[in-house]
Amino acid sequence: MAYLYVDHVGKTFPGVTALDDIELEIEMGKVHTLAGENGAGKSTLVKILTGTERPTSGSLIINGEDAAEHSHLYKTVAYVPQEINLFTNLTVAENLFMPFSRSHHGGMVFRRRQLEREAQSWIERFNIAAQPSDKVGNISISDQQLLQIARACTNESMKILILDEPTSSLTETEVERVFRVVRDVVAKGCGVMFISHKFDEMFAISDTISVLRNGQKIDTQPVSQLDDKQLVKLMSGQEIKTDAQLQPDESDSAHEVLLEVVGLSGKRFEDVSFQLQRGEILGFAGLVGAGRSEVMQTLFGYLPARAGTLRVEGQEWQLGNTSKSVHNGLFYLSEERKYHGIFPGQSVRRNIGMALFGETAVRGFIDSRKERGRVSAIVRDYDIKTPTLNKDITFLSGGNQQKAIIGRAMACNPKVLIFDEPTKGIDLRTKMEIYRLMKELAERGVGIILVSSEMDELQRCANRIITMYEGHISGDFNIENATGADLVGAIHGHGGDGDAA
Ligand SMILES: Nc1ncnc2c1ncn2[C@@H]1O[C@H](COP(=O)(O)OP(=O)(O)OP(=O)(O)O)[C@@H](O)[C@H]1O
Repeated sequence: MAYLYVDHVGKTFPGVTALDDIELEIEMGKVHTLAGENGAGKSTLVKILTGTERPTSGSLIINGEDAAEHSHLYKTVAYVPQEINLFTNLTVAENLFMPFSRSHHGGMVFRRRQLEREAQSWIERFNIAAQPSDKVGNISISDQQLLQIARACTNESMKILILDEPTSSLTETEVERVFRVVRDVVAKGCGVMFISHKFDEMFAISDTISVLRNGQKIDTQPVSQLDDKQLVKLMSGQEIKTDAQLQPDESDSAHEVLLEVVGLSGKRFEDVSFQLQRGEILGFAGLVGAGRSEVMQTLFGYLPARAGTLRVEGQEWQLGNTSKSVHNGLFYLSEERKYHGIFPGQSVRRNIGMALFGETAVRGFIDSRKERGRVSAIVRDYDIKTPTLNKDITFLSGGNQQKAIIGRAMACNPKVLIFDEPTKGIDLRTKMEIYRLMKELAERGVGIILVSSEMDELQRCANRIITMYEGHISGDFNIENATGADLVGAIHGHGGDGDAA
């Protein structure tokens, strides 16, 4: 029997069967990928493997024993969540070995030198570009991502490492660094469970792929037996067309400037100027930390501007006021939906309905029937999987939360929509739906800014791509001239003026 055996596990929540009779093995020295659309049950299975949730039926067998009766076995399963979860004010060495009781560094006064010496060997093994004494807040996101994996691996009992979308905001070069680490972990004899929505990554790193759909295991296959098309079909139960270019077609209003940014400076960026035309999708490429999100959050009003101006439809725009932005039709859809997007603890209906107040309120009171009708339509149009409209939005899968946020913004008749990594953690079928929606909106005259770490996404959807490097604009490309090599060069700060605007 494999080291970890999922023995016919079922898990139900009120109104939902999240997992139905799942049988799965994770072998040592292999990478086993768990694939599935949003809401398929991946996170629930991971929670069972790490002991956060107990199965409703069946059992988890670790090293031949039932984990429910031998809870110390859970210590052999290390888990790296998708979100970076480090102490940014502490050093790299401190983050690696915290809590100190977990390693050999217990006691009132631990020896900093020894801690840093030991940290150095982990830093080298994982190829992290940092010193042991560096504050984690000052190192790059990709180094933080690697540090987080290294931290999990300092657990000496680890036999299985679970990586939940470890590359969701990394560029290709950075992903390769993570993969080198995964291969090293596997070579040392551990088993890895990998979760991702990105096909090229699944095929690059996996030995085996298991597919979940609607809580059921559809298949487990060696990666050599699968191709993209088959995998898509297993995941979604249907074929999905993915080869389309989805740039908006130029309309009569093309070249009409909708938004104009001049000399904008703020947190982590300097002197940014660009124009967004009506009906276009303007992509923003760059490494994580290049300043793209900060520019967008400053335009929206979350972050203060140090200098610069913004004009929308020729009118001076008051920076620093998010409610005015929303009121006047400028929306920012954050990549951090947990912090800026959803209202946790509130139902799906409230979360979407709050944007419809203008339509559904009569003399200041919400007309419940109207609200229910409009929200139901949005849930249907965006295929948001929720057992009822009254479900707390926190219990929806990540992808379904994202769809709810997008549906809400779309319902507000936006003029300018800023999407920051809109398909992070989103399955392929929904991704294609989002691309088509963006195209449709742009063709209706909305100006769209698309910040993305996925070159494929930018090249497929954007009419133009601006690149940023270390807080500055480093290139401006029309899509016809935006080759992959030029874009990659520009996001790394090498030339890349493209057909500079
Ligand atoms: N605590 C909970 N209470 C109620 N329902 C839940 C809970 N946790 C998960 N679910 C439901 O179980 C189903 C499976 O969700 P899960 O988060 O495991 O999917 P997933 O495959 O990880 O999706 P994603 O790729 O979007 O993260 C979903 O319908 C979700 O709404």
